[in-house]
Amino acid sequence: MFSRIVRPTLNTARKFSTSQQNNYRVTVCGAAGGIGQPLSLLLKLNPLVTELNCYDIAPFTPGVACDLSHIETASKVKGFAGQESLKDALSNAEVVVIPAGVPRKPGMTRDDLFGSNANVVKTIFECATEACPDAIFCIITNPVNSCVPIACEVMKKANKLNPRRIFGVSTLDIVRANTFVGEMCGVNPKEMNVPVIGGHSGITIVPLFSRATPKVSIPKDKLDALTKRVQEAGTEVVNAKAGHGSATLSMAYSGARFANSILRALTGEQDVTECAYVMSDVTEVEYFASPVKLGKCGIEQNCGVGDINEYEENKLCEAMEQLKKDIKKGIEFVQKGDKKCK
Ligand SMILES: NC(=O)c1ccc[n+]([C@@H]2O[C@H](COP(=O)([O-])OP(=O)(O)OC[C@H]3O[C@@H](n4cnc5c(N)ncnc54)[C@H](O)[C@@H]3O)[C@@H](O)[C@H]2O)c1
Ligand SMILES: O=C(O)C[C@H](O)C(=O)O
Repeated sequence: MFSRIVRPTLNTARKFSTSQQNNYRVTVCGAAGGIGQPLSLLLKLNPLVTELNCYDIAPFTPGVACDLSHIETASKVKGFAGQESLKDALSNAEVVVIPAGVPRKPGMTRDDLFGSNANVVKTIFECATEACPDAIFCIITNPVNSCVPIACEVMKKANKLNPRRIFGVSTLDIVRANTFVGEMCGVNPKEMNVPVIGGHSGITIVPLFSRATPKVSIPKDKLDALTKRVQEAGTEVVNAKAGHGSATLSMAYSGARFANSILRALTGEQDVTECAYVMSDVTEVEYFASPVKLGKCGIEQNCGVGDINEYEENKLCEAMEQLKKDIKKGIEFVQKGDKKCK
């Protein structure tokens, strides 16, 4: 029979325990959505997750949790519907994954979602300052470039900011770069690793094919189209779904991959590195996606931009102005308390 292992509180466990922890409480906010459901499924299958809280404003969320709870893995699943249950859903969570909010329709930019989603993220983090300030947060909600600054500002306001624990999930950009270059060069995408830096929207997405492993040789005349395809891949899906949302399944895969890396690092596994959009001092902008080494406390080391070629340097320059605008918008949204910010 599955017996629940009683553990000391999070901080005590991290500071004093020498034994390896491998059972974690994870909350998904937006669990009833297009990403939330398959992501929750993948987390239910993850042996490092022993408690899975599924939260959403959708009233049928307990049904999603009930459905998942019949899967023959040992983790316990609970459903929470409605904002009044947010605090309970977050309480004592060690990892919180957030795909809550509205997706794009054809013709929209990710920034067009700011008016709807900024407040969703703000509300979740205001509650988290009380319910689980020490959790590791993985933000999927768009616009990621502005939502991570919003989250950090809310935490800062409450004196609870730990920037090593707040991540914007840009993993889908890496997954896409791996897939597209693998297909082009005849390498199994699963073997590919292409770092992607900058941010998560259009020109702010900067894939570094020069640093791909294994090394690949991309014909000069194909590099620009390949880079643009990665930058516009989200729009490719939005258009293909023709008004029925944006990427959900590839994002659920990417979110589960990122959460798994966070969990593996929490167990003490060494050398876990993922690209993520985080509070950063490696460039002139305050938030930036780059490879980060993960550890028991979240970010152990920001690996920075590293060596890039002239083409990538130019792409990075193009990204910076847009990033600055997106970041400023997120910070000001919290600092000025402007709920109707456009
Ligand atoms: N980071 C990325 O790479 C990436 C990739 C794909 C999608 N996204 C973003 O993820 C978000 C979700 O996309 P989706 O396709 O799952 O959308 P969806 O509409 O299918 O699901 C969103 C879910 O969020 C819930 N929700 C809305 N407001 C909420 C709130 N205040 N609190 C809790 N839950 C709330 C909805 O009820 C819904 O179930 C969008 O903003 C989308 O742009 C990000
Ligand atoms: O493109 C979108 O709106 C969703 C997501 O950011 C993506 O990259 O697929």
